[in-house]
Amino acid sequence: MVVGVLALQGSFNEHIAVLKRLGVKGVEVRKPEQLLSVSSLIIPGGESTTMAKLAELHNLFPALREFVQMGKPVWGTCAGLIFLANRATGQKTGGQKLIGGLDCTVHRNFFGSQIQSFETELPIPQVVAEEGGPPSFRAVFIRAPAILDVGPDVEVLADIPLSAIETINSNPAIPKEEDSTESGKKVIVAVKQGNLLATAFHPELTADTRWHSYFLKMVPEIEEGTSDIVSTSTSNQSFGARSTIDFPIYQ
Ligand SMILES: NC(=O)CC[C@H](N)C(=O)O
Repeated sequence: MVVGVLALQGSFNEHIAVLKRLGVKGVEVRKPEQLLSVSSLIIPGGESTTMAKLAELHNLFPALREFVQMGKPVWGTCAGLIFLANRATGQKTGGQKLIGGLDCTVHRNFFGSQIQSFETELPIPQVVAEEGGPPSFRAVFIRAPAILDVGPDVEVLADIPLSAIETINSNPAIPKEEDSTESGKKVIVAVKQGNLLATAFHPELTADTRWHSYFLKMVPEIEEGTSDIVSTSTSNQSFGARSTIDFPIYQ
């Protein structure tokens, strides 16, 4: 099984390093024809407007849209989530092209700018049901988007109560709640819709491989048992601890 990682810009090396740790080959994708030789695709975080411009330059949009519509598993992380959304707000002047396919509205920089990046523990019951391990996941949000609304076929896998994010008050883009604790308002940060998975945070920057393992199980070869994925049994996982992969890990 070979997983494509869109390698125009952003954290594609980090995803390839995690796949390697799971015993799966990840290959950099920059041209439309490369999509013909991969079973699934990860669209990494980065700068979504730049990524869109580079994707246009490489004439990647028609092939990416066809890949999604063929039902191939695609996982968008952060900027990749924005790429997959049908609707996006908070874009730069002039907007940006989207692949689409994911029935949701995403706010491009919901949590604010780089200085409002943060980490938080996210309860991830559906992923834990598949992958085991601790009930929460240490999620890294970097100039992160968020999902404001979803269609009926979209399953919410993680959300954050607005009251939990102190930075929320410093970001004018976020609707002010009289008392967000009372309102119980939440914002969605991870979803699944058929062959599409999207997270507003960066699992590739942590030592916890459960999101990658969860995504790989969406790939048909895994279901047919013909994969070479390394067992990620929870006993040998180093959740949150410094890992042996090549890249710095947020603690
Ligand atoms: N870490 C990220 O991928 C940030 C994405 C950023 N919100 C953008 O649209 O460019």
